[in-house]
Amino acid sequence: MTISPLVDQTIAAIGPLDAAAVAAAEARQGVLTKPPGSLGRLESLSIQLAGILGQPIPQITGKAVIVVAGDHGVAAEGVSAFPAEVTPQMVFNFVAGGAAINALARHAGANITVIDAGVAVDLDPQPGLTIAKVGYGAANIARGPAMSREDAVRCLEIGINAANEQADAGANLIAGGDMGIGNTTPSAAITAAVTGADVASVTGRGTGVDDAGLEAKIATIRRALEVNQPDGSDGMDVLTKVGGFEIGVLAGVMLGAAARNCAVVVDGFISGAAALIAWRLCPDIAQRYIAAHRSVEPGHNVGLQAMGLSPLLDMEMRLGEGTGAALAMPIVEAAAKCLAEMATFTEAGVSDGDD
Ligand SMILES: O=C(O)c1ccc[n+]([C@@H]2O[C@H](COP(=O)([O-])O)[C@@H](O)[C@H]2O)c1
Ligand SMILES: Cc1cc2nc[nH]c2cc1C
Repeated sequence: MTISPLVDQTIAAIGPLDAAAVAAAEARQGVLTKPPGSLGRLESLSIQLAGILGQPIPQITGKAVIVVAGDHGVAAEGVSAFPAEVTPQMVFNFVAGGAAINALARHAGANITVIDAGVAVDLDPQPGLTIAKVGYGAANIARGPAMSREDAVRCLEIGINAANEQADAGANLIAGGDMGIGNTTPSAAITAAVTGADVASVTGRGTGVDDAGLEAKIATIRRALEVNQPDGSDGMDVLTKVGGFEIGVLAGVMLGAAARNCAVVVDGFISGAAALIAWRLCPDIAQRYIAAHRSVEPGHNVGLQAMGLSPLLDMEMRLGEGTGAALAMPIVEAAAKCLAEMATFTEAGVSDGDD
C-alpha cells in the first residue's frame, strides 16, 4: 500500500518492540526488592516502555501533549449538546492556558502544542498556535465522505511532522488530544467500522445529548456508514469516509511518535478512534500504545479491546483534549522510575524468596 513517501516511510519504521530490552527489564523486575509481580501494572508498563524506547532501563526524557482541533459538518445534524463555535473558543482557551488540559499538562510536566487542523473559521495566528488547516471543517459524513484522500494524507503528514518536532525536542512520551464539537459522531462511526461493533453499542452522549438526541445520533451514524460504506480493514478508507481532520492528524501523531520509538499515550474516545485508524495502517503500532484511561463513552472500551489494550485509569472522564493521557503520564513515568531506582535484593541485602 502506498499512501505518500512520508507516511510510507513512517509506517515502515515502526517495528516490533526491542526484544533484548524487554528481556533485560523483565529480568531486572524479578530481582528488585519486592515480591515478584507485586507492583502489578507498573511492572508490565516498565517492561513495555523498555521495549518501546529500546532501553533496558527506560528513561522518560520529555512528555508532550499535541492538542489538535477540527470541526465537523455532521454537527449540523444536531449530534452535539454544544454549538460548533465552542471549537475555536476552546482553541483560544488552550493557547491562553485556561483549559483542563493546561492544568493537567502542567501537573504532568508535559509540553503542550495546539494545532488547528480544520476549525471551520479562520483563527488569528498567535504564539502557541500552529495553523495547519486541511479544510474548514470536515464534510457532513451523513451525506458523503468526510474528506478527499489528499486531505487524509495531508492530515497524517501534519501529525507525523508534529510528533517529529516533539521527539526532536526530547519528548519520548507523546499523547494526542482532540477538540472538535461533533467529533464523538465520527469516532463512533470509525469504531463501528473498524471493530464491526453495532453502532448503538459504540455511541454515547458525547458532551451530553439527551435520550432523544442519543437516538438521533445513532441514526445519523448508521446513515453515515450506509452512505459511505467504509472498509473497516483499510485505515485510509475509514479516515477519508467517516473521519475528521483532527482525527487524521492524531493518527499521524501516533504513527510519527511510534516511528521515533516514543511511547504513545492514548487519551479518550476520539484519540482511541485515531488509534484504531493508525492500527489499521500499521498493526505493530498497538504494542507502542499505552491506554491512559477508559472514557465514559461506551465505544472507547470497544476500540481499546479490539487492539488488546487495557486502560490504566477509570476516572469517569469524557472530556478529551488529552486530559486522560496527561493524567496518566506521571504513572507511566513512575513505572520507569521504579525499574530504574529500586535496589536489587543483592544490593540492599534483603533476603530473596524461595525460588
Ligand atoms: O475523549 C473523550 O472520551 C470525549 C468524550 C466525549 C466528549 N469529548 C469532547 O467533546 C467534544 C465532542 O463531543 P460531541 O458531543 O460534540 O460529539 C470534543 O471536543 C471532545 O474533545 C471527548
Ligand atoms: C466547553 C467544552 C470544552 C471541551 N473540551 C473538549 N471538548 C469540549 C467541549 C466543550 C463543550
